[in-house]
Amino acid sequence: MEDYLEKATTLVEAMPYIKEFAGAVVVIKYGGAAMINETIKASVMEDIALMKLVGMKPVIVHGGGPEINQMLDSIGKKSEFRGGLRVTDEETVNIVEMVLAGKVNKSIVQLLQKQGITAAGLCGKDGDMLMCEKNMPNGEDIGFVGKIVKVNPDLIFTMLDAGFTPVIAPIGTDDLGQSYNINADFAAVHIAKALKARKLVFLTDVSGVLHDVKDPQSFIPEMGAKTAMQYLKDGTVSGGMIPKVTCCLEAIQGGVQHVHILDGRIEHCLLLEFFTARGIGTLIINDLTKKEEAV
Ligand SMILES: Nc1ncnc2c1ncn2[C@@H]1O[C@H](COP(=O)(O)OP(=O)(O)O)[C@@H](O)[C@H]1O
Ligand SMILES: CC(=O)N[C@@H](CCC(=O)OP(=O)(O)O)C(=O)O
Repeated sequence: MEDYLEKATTLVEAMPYIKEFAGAVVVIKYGGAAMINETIKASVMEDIALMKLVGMKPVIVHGGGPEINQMLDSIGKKSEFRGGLRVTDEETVNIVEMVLAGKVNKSIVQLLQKQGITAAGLCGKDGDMLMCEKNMPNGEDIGFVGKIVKVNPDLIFTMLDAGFTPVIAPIGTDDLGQSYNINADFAAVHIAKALKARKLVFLTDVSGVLHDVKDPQSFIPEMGAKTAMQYLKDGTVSGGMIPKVTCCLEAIQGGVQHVHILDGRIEHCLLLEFFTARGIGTLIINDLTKKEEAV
């Protein structure tokens, strides 16, 4: 009997969140590091299907860094990163497009459709969605890495209106049709801002932001923008967490109300985050004054 009550309580607990997010666009960034096996992937897709069934409008932006590394390895090419971004020569950008817009994108679409929802795969080249110029961090040329200069969300809205769940690979283009490799965190935040998304969640392979990357116990449940900026400066966040935390800051300053980083390897992580009072992962909050935001 108690077991039944517990289940009913969980459903009741979900009610205010179902009401709050009915009709809301939510962007889920699904990182390659969280795509650890078919069971976990299926559990993420099940959650997305449920979110859609209760009236939310999920938009998936995915990565696939480990899949790209594997493909590059197989042709004897070493992966090189600067500040969390892959150095991308012409051969690499072709492989990245093939892996992300092809294999990874289509496998996510397939998994979603298995859950009975209609999904369609896109990349930032479709409908001129993600227009880029060469990203030159600190003036350094790291190849065909895209810096997003313009987002056209029309195609995404059209798909949402038609009942499709868009699944987007982070490949951009420019007026000449050149392909660009975009870090999926940046693609997700630009898309979330253009859609005026209510919530943006990053699914990754750690419980959230850690005070000490070597200590899983040092998890931070709630982090202000000031601390985030400090951690970027002092190196507390490094590697793939640099673009993620940078993107969280951009999202909260760009009007996205709820921004979270969470462990996508936990079964039903999205349901726990969206539909329970406690939630999981690190919530990033805007504690900046207007003056500090302008700097
Ligand atoms: N302070 C930190 N807290 C949590 N993770 C961190 C931190 N600094 C660096 N990282 C690293 O960032 C990684 C997540 O980024 P990444 O591997 O690019 O994931 P994704 O594929 O989800 O984008 C973690 O596995 C962790 O090793
Ligand atoms: C420029 C750049 O670094 N692009 C990324 C794109 C994939 C990605 O971001 O995948 P994750 O989300 O799994 O890390 C890359 O080439 O790995």
